[in-house]
Amino acid sequence: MMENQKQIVLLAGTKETRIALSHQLQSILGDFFHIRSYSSEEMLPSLLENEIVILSSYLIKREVAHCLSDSCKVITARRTVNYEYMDQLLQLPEGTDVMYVNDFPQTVEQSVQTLIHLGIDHLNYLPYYPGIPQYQYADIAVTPGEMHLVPKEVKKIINIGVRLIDITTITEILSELDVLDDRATGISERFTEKIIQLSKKLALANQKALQLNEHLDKVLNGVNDGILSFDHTGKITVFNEELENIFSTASKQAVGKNIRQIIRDKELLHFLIATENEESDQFFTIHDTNVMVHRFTLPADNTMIATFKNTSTTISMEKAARHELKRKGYIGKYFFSDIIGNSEEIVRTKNIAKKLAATDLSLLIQGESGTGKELFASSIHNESGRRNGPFLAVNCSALSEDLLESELFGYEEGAFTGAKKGGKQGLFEQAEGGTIFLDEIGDISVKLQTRLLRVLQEKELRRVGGTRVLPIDVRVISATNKDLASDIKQGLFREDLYHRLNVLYLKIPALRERKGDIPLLLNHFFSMRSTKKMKVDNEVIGHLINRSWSGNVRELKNAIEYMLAVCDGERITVSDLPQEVMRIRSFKESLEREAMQEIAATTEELPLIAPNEEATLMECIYHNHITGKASSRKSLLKELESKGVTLSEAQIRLRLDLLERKGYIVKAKGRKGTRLTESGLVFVKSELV
Ligand SMILES: Nc1ncnc2c1ncn2[C@@H]1O[C@H](COP(=O)(O)OP(=O)(O)OP(=O)(O)O)[C@@H](O)[C@H]1O
Repeated sequence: MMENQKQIVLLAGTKETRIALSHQLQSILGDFFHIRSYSSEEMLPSLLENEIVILSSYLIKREVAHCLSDSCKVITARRTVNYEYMDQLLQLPEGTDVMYVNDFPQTVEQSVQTLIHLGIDHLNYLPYYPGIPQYQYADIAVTPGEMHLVPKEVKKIINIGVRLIDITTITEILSELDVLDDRATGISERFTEKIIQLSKKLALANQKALQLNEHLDKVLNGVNDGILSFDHTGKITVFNEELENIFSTASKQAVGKNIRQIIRDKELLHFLIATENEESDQFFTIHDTNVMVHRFTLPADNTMIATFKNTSTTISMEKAARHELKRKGYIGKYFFSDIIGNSEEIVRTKNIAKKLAATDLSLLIQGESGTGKELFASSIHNESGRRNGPFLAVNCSALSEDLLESELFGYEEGAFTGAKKGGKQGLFEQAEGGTIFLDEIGDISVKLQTRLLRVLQEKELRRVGGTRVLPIDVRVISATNKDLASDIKQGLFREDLYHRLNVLYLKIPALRERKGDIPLLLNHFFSMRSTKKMKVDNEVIGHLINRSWSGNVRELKNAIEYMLAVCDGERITVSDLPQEVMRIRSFKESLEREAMQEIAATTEELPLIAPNEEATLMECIYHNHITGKASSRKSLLKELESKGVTLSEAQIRLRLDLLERKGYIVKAKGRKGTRLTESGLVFVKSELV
């Protein structure tokens, strides 16, 4: 200590205040003055004379009066909050409730005023001091070092430290000591240093917030959808670039305005400001742009958010996505409109399939080979909610067990010799969000059945040789031409897997059960091959209709391809028929034993109708058709009898049912009676006339 160094005495109420203030004085004035400090809580000095005494607050005046003689110069400190801790308050969101805790009502009042003056006015200060008659509780308490006064229930305490002596008091001390001029600059610089530090912190935080805002802006403007948000008063807070395009309104004009000033469409406005909290979607046309608007609320801050999806852009994006899937071959090529046929059987099957498409459940399709199982699977996918996802078809009988396993479930690097570096995604992973079609499911090994069952049960899979569990979201449509129920009995197929696959069931009729569709299919396959109208001899159609088609539509398609290849390019005659079709030469010849056997072997699901009965019945109906008479069961009974065929009315009804299922006739009630269809006419013309 220098000789003659001037002295300052600090008197405080508590030890904590004494330490904080003497520390402050020391750091600002310590180089020039000697500072002694006392607190009434610890021990006060004996009578002070000729000293410059600083009181920490006017509240302690009485307590310390006995230590002060008249010769002392007493300065009561004005105190201000400690800037060093202010950033903790600045981090709290706007409008947060905080309890301000201090020892006396006056100090609470003063400090809150100071904070508000300092610009820390974004908080809702609720006063608290010991003995306050009534107070409002908040989870957060702010206190200048008076931690022990904070009510126990408070969850978080922000200690902003003991309030410090303000600059005006420091100036007063300096002038009292008569050193204002020479040292004031340096001293006030030290004082303001802390404030500068805080401003720096704030500037930095501000800069970060700005960066974050810019980043958010980029994100909001980078998306293809319009994004709008507004608060509970209707004030718009976000209006991104895409919305500028949709509404032809600049974001600058919209943000801060009330939504009612910007959105003129009453229906849209009504939809956006609807009070119910539920999310909802609605379609609107805004300035010729079709948009799907999705709205939801953020209950925490009572904000409404709406996204505007431009449907034409979305459709073209979906097209692009489909194009990409198509490039990979992961697309369902067929739609219900590609399934040709108007027989009762096929129409009913299509109607059921459309209903099944609306669900997301596993489906087992059963049908003979070539009946169009893949056609149905693809159409169901394309009509389902997964239509924009991939459609992958796998023929389970085409691959060896190991290959099928790694194709379906993928493998990790090093799973087996020859495994690709980095492993490989399986078809299940690639079908994510879409549908996988497992054809010939009855042919998979028991080991793969077990694996598949696990995937279906847990909706997650593990690649071959892997430990990672990957969640999957894939609809499984499987198909079989086998009788899986009998495979289960023989222990060849797991019953539990069968039930998983067979949640929904669809049976595709064989072609011979809907022969009426043959002429339509014929035209369809012709038009697929050439634009030229082909003439087809009736006799050819008769042959095609008479065949039992054990290979179903695929076999018919192949036969048609064959005929197109061998015909003269304009007309198809009997000589163009493939040999196997010619095996049944004509309907009458089909009574020959070999042909009879074939029909019997392939039509077991349809009750048999003796060919002579069928022919005679058709003849009678045809006769009535050309003479304009109605074919009632009674009239047919008589006509058949006259031709030597004796059948009861019930037997006739059964046979008419069968002819209808084949697509040859349509039964109608009343006077019209039974009528011939086009296929029926073709049948009659080629076989009977
Ligand atoms: N109703 C139909 N309309 C048009 N084409 C059809 C119809 N049914 C089947 N096809 C065609 O027949 C062929 C065989 O169909 P698909 O492959 O779907 O049969 P599948 O029952 O899955 O056969 P498999 O049991 O051999 O797997 C395909 O070329 C398909 O386009």
